[in-house]
Amino acid sequence: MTLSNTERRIVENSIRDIKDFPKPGIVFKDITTLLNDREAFGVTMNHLYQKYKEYNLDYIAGIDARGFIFAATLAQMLGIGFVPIRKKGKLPYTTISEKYSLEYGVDEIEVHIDAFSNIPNARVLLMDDLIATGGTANAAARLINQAGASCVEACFIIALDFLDGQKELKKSTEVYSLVEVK
Ligand SMILES: O=P(O)(O)OC[C@H]1O[C@H](OP(=O)(O)OP(=O)(O)O)[C@H](O)[C@@H]1O
Ligand SMILES: Nc1ncnc2[nH]cnc12
Repeated sequence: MTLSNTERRIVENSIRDIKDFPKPGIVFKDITTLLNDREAFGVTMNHLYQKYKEYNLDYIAGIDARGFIFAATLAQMLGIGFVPIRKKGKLPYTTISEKYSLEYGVDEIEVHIDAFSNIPNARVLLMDDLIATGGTANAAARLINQAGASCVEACFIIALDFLDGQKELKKSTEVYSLVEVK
């Protein structure tokens, strides 16, 4: 399932490029201008709902921080649970963690050890706003599997295809991205 040309134009035109943020040489994809545009946010979420309603998902896991917005919204639309995958030190209960590299730094993410335990062998959709090098998403998929669940697909609003993140992640899980930046 893909976006129609009109829907694609609405979504693509709503994403703002900010040059040299947070470092010189980075073109930052700003999704705040998608979120505050009711038509673009609506097209995005309705498309994802239509795509994932037949997947028999048990949870959506969203990545800190921008991934939370799309993941929690879609989980509510699908009537399933949302699980936050957070930057190190933010989750209060026992966690498992993974280190990873970013386009502009190094970081570590965590999930609660019992986050998926209400449903045995839970089917989980991983969500984030963007995949760049794929470091974050790969670490998040490993965390989901270590927590006893199954990462059935990873979904992004934007894939930076001039980096190899999406290509690498496809070796270990299904991947779907709405907008691919060449
Ligand atoms: O594919 P990668 O190279 O791993 O990069 C992608 C990640 O980078 C951004 O998050 P960031 O760490 O900037 O955090 P934020 O959402 O809190 O701004 C983005 O939201 C992804 O999570
Ligand atoms: N270019 C970019 N824009 C927005 N978020 C990012 N995360 C990693 N690279 C990014």
